[in-house]
Amino acid sequence: MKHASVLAPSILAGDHARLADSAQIVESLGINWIHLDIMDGHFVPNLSFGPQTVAALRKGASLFFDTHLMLDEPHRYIEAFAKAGSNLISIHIEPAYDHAATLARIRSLGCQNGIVLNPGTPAEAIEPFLDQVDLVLVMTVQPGFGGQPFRRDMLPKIAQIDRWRQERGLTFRLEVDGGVDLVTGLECRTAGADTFVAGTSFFGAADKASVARTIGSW
Ligand SMILES: O=C(CO)[C@H](O)[C@H](O)COP(=O)(O)O
Ligand SMILES: [Fe+2]
Repeated sequence: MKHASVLAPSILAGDHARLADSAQIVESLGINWIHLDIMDGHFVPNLSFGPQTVAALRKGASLFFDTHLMLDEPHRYIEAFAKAGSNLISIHIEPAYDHAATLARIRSLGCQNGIVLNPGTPAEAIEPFLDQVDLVLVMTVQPGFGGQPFRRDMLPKIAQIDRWRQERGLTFRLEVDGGVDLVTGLECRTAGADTFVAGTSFFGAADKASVARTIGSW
């Protein structure tokens, strides 16, 4: 099966003094998802925002909250982000913790779960979890900052994960994040991705509706 393409604008590239307005821009264009980047200053060399901000955004938005945890100890914060109103919580494979138990806990709290891998992490690292996830997120930049160039060398990894998905009859979404725009995103779509995080290319676009329409038509 092939999922319809979904755009998830990353609020990291929005106005951090007016995050609710940035979410409202997304919602007013009829886009359903928004991507929330959570950074701890340890797993990645940057800080963003936490569950209190997510809960505040939840009050004014009915968007699907796609929460990307870039944390050394994500298992400690699952309840907080679920309670704050996340719909999907993605955790990285790289740090050492009980990945299977944490993925199961995300679902037990009523959220969808996702597993994320950095550019330097081979696809094989997440292979054992493919039948336990709602989404696989392939990072197409080293996480920590928006506005970096797309890593074209990630395309074979996307294709490999899509192949496993088809061979095994699995239905998880395959998301890409980092440097995604109308050109690089389409390359990802061709490789098998169906869910497109766009920070800089979305919030920097003069015609955001057109970006949303184009990605929605893939
Ligand atoms: O996870 C992320 C960074 O770690 C962001 O989601 C990503 O960088 C989006 O920003 P851009 O589209 O500007 O690359
Ligand atoms: Fe992200």
